[in-house]
Amino acid sequence: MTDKNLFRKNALFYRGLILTVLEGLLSGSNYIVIYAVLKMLYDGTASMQRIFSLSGLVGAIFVIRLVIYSIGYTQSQIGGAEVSKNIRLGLGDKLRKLPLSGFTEKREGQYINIMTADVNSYEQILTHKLASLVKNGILSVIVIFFIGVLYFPAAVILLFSLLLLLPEMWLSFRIVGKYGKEKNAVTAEAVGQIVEYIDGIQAFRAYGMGGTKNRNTTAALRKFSTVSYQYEAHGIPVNFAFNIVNWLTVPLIMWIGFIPWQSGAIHAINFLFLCMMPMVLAKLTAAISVDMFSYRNLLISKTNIQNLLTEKEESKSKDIFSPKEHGISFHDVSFSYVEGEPVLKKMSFAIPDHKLTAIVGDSGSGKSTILNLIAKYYNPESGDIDIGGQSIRHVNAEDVLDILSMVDQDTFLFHETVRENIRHANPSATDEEIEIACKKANCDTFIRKMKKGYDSSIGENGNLLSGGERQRLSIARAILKNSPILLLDEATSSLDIENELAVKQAISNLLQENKTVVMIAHTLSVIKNAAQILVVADGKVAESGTHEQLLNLGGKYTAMWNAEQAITA
Ligand SMILES: Nc1ncnc2c1ncn2[C@@H]1O[C@H](COP(=O)(O)OP(=O)(O)OP(=O)(O)O)[C@@H](O)[C@H]1O
Repeated sequence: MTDKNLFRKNALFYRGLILTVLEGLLSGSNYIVIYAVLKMLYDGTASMQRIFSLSGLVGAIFVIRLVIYSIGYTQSQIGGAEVSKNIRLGLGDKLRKLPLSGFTEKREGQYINIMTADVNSYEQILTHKLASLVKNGILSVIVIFFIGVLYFPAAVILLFSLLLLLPEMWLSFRIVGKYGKEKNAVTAEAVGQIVEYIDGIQAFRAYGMGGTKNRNTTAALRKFSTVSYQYEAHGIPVNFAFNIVNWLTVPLIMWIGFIPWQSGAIHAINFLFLCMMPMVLAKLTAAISVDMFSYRNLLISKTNIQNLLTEKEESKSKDIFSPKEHGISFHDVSFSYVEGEPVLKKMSFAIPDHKLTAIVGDSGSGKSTILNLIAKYYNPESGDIDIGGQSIRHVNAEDVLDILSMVDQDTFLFHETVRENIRHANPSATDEEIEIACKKANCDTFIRKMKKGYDSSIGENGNLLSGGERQRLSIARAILKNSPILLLDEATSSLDIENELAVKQAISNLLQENKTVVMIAHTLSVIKNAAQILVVADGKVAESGTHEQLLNLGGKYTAMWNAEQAITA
């Protein structure tokens, strides 16, 4: 579906719109009935029979209106919901294609705001605002026409007051344009803060930073309420001034209608209606003015959606990527997340095919960044990365991800069953293959202890599981995917001893799968037998070699090893 098609309104929407407008127009018939009754009374032509017919007509119109309204409302709701569903699916697809480097905390708030609040606002336009605007607009024209039939000069004055909507609209659109955009940006920021607050609720509580003590969230919400107030406060005077001018037409029409009535040029009932109908028109135009104000605001949401849909996607390449062997090399690779703060500085090394290469180094030295670049989550600023002798710079990120599995510190799990979560690694895997993978990953035992075994739900992001259990499920996924390259972050330090042993056992099973493995090691004893160990420091590979070779060097690795030995002794 193209971006334009995402906004395409369906037949249900149009039917709903037409029926809602029709119902609104029928509501105007009440005034015609009142007019007829008053005229009858005044002329002395009223009879039980005529009153009976008129009341029957009112009842019949009411029933017809009720039916039309129910059908129209339901149809426009279903039609609107269908359009929102398409937009959300389209946005979801778009997010999948955006470069990961764009997913900063601030942008996440924006994306969530667009996918939820902005799409809801757009749905509001479809299901409520458009119908209300069209209905009130047509009713206003009919009222003016009716007044024109009663006394033409009054209609000219009212038409003029209706045209005042144009400058009023222009002014209020400017206000919405200025403050609405700001309000939207602040809303996105507040949403980002709220997401962070909910994600980090455990930590916030542990440090007594929950509720109003959380300064960032409180500040974002305060900013939101200030800008909301400013936005409304700027709109009120314009609306106020318009309404005053608009309502002034009521006494004005009374005055100018009185003269022809006095001279006998118009009927008394016509004069009565000349006094009454401008009030109806004033109410209608006030409603149009408020609706237009919020319609314009809701259109900002549409613009936000369109802007996201036109964001630059990760470039697609036609280059075929299917390397025969899976050694990995970095050639003078430089990279920074934040401009001017390089993490990798002209880093070069080679990872042999079918062997285990371990990466060690201080916290923050750039170990995970190396894995992120191999997985093409990010592109290097300069230098080149080869897999099997082919540069990955111009190939599609999905093609690179196809030949590797990543087991990192942040295991993401879906709110599904254990089986479904693991099957994502290989959608055609049989139940038996899933269970074999889980046995190798040391998770079969705990899965079977769960109430429904492999069919147990694991909660949102696996929150019904412990950290070690989540890591083992992620290892099971990697085993099931059976890709030639494995990127592994051995992060067992935060686990209890039982889980740590289980994860280490799962990792050692994984290492026997005869793949090209790049493993970040936080404990050196785990990687003593690695074919190569890279010691990362200051954005470069400071030392490299086997465990023995590095110990013989007597450098940084030796110091790290000695420190670890001292702790475990
Ligand atoms: N998404 C990001 N945006 C900005 N800076 C980042 C981002 N990810 C990492 N960094 C910074 O880049 C540097 C290297 O981070 P990296 O995660 O690669 O280190 P590491 O060696 O894996 O650390 P650890 O062993 O603690 O996991 C750090 O200074 C970190 O703060």
